[in-house]
Amino acid sequence: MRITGENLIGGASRRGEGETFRAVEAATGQPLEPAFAAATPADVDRACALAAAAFDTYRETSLEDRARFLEAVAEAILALGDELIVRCMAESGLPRARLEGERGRTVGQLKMFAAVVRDGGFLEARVDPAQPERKPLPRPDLRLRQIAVGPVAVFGASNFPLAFSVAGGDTASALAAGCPVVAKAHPAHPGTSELVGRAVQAAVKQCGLPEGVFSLLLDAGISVGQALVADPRIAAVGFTGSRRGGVALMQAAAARPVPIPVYAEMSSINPVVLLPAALEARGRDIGRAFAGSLTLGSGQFCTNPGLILAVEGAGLDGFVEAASAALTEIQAATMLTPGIHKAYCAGVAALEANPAVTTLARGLAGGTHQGQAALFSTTADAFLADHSLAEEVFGAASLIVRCPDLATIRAVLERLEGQLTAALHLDEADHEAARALLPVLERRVGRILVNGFGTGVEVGHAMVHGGPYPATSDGRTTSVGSLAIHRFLRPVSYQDLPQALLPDALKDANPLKLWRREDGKTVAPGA
Ligand SMILES: NC(=O)C1=CN([C@@H]2O[C@H](COP(=O)(O)OP(=O)(O)OC[C@H]3O[C@@H](n4cnc5c(N)ncnc54)[C@H](O)[C@@H]3O)[C@@H](O)[C@H]2O)C=CC1
Ligand SMILES: O=C(O)CCC(=O)C(=O)O
Repeated sequence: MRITGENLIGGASRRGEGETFRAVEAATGQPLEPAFAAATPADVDRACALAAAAFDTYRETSLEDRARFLEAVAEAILALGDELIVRCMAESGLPRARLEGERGRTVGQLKMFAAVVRDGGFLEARVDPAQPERKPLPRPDLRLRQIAVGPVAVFGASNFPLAFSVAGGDTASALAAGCPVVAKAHPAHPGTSELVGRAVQAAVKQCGLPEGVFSLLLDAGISVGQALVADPRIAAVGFTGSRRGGVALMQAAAARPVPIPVYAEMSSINPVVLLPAALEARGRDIGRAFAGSLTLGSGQFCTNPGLILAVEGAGLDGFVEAASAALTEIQAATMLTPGIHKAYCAGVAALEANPAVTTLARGLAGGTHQGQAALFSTTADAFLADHSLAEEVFGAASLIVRCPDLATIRAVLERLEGQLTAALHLDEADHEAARALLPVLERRVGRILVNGFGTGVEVGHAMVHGGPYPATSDGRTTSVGSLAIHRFLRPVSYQDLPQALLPDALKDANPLKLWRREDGKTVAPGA
C-alpha cells in the first residue's frame, strides 16, 4: 500500500494544507519519504462532524456487528503484511521481533474487545422492577445500562507505534464501547499511522458502518491536538506520552465550556523493592534479570524499573555487582526520536552531575541516536531531600536508593508520586516485611507484582495499567485490558419506560441473553 501523507477523514483521503513534515529514520536521523501535511482546522471540524453524525448509529450497532468490525480491523492490520513492520522499524528504530510481537498484541487486543462486546457484560444491565404496592411510596420501574460517551480523541504513543497508537488499546476500547474515534497520529511514526489508519478505514467500509466511525489526523506540532480536544463534539480523550503533554491536554479539556475526561497515561518510575531474604539468597540473579528489564526496548517503556529500593548489606552489594557487570556489556540501542534521545542524555547528565549520586555503571557507548544504559545510586536521605531524583528519565537509566532499614524503604515509598507498577522481590522469610508494605503500595500504584519486573503488560481481564496521578490522569481506570472499555461508557437510567421503548438490553424478554442484575441479584439469561 502506498503511503501518501494524507489525512484520513471518514471514508476520504485528503492532503492537509497545514505544515509539511517528514518522518525521520530513527537510526540515522535521515528524512523518509513521503512528505506529510498537517490537518487544517477545517479538517478537524470535518472529522469531528462526521464522528458526531456517526455516533447514534454506531453506538446502537448490534453487539455481533460491532464485534465483527473489531475483528475486521484486526484482519486488515494483519493483511498489511511486512510493509507495516518495515515502515515501523524505520520510523521507530525498534527491532523486527519486537514489532512483530507488538502487532500480535495489537491484533489480540482488538479480538479480546470483540469478545467483550459479544459477551455484553460491559452494558451492566440492571432491572429494578416496579413495586406499585410498596408503602409508603410505590417504587418506579428502573432500568440501567451503560452507553457510549461520544466521539473519542486518541493520541498515539511514540514508544508503542502499534499497540498504543492508531489502532491500539485506546482506539480498540473506545470502538468497543460504541464511540467513534478521531485519532491524532504521533509525528514520530506518521507512515505507520497512515498504514494502520487505512486498515481501520477499510474495515469501516467493509462492515457497512457510517464513515465517521474513524478518522486520522496528522500534525507535526500541537495545534491539531489542541483543536481536537477543544472541539465540542469530542466527549473524551485517550493519551499516552509525556507528563507535559498529558497535563496540557487535561488543562485544555478542563477549560472547555463543557469539560470532558482525559485518560492520560504519563510518567512512572516503577519502584522495585528488594527484600532482605531474597537479596541474600539470589541478589546476583535478580541483578542480572534487572539489567535485562531495564534495557528492554532501550528502556523506552513507561513500566521501566527506574528506582530500586533495598537495605544496605552484602546482598545489595551482590545485586549491584551483577547488575553493573551485565549493564557494562549491553549494547547501546537506537532511541525512538532524536528528541527522546536528547531528553534521555540530559536526564542522565543531570544525575551524573548530582553530587549526591554515584554512577555505578554505563552500558556500551553507541552511535548518535543510541541510548547508553546507566545505573546510579544514592542514599535515602539524599533521595528524600531532592525531588528531582524521583523524576522519570525516559530510557535505560535507573537509580538505586540505599536504605538503612525497612522503615526507611517504607518512608521513601510513602513520598513517591503515583506509579503504574511496583515490584517486590521476596522469599518466604520476607512475607512479613512485604505485608507491611502492601498497604502503602496499594495507595501508590496500579499494579503490584512479585519476583518480576513491570515491563511487558499482559492484555487481559484482570490487568490494571494505570495508577494515581501522575502515572495517569485518573487512577480509577486502566488503559490496557478489558476494563479499559469503562472509560468510554456512562450509565443511563430508564424510569417507567414502556417495553416497546426500552433498549433490547433492558427488555423483560432479555433478547440479548445478557447476565443482568435484577432486583439486586445476578440472573443468568433464561433463568
Ligand atoms: N510514560 C510514557 O508512557 C511515555 C512517556 N514519554 C515521555 O515523553 C517524552 C516525549 O515523547 P513523546 O512521545 O513525543 O510525547 P509527547 O507527550 O510530547 O507527545 C505525545 C502526543 O501528544 C501530542 N501533544 C504533546 N503535547 C501536546 C499539547 N500541549 N497539546 C496537544 N497535543 C500535544 C503530540 O503531538 C503527540 O502526538 C519522552 O521523552 C518521555 O519522557 C514518551 C512515551 C511514553
Ligand atoms: O510494558 C508494556 O508492555 C507497556 C508499557 C507502556 O504502556 C508504555 O511504555 O507506554
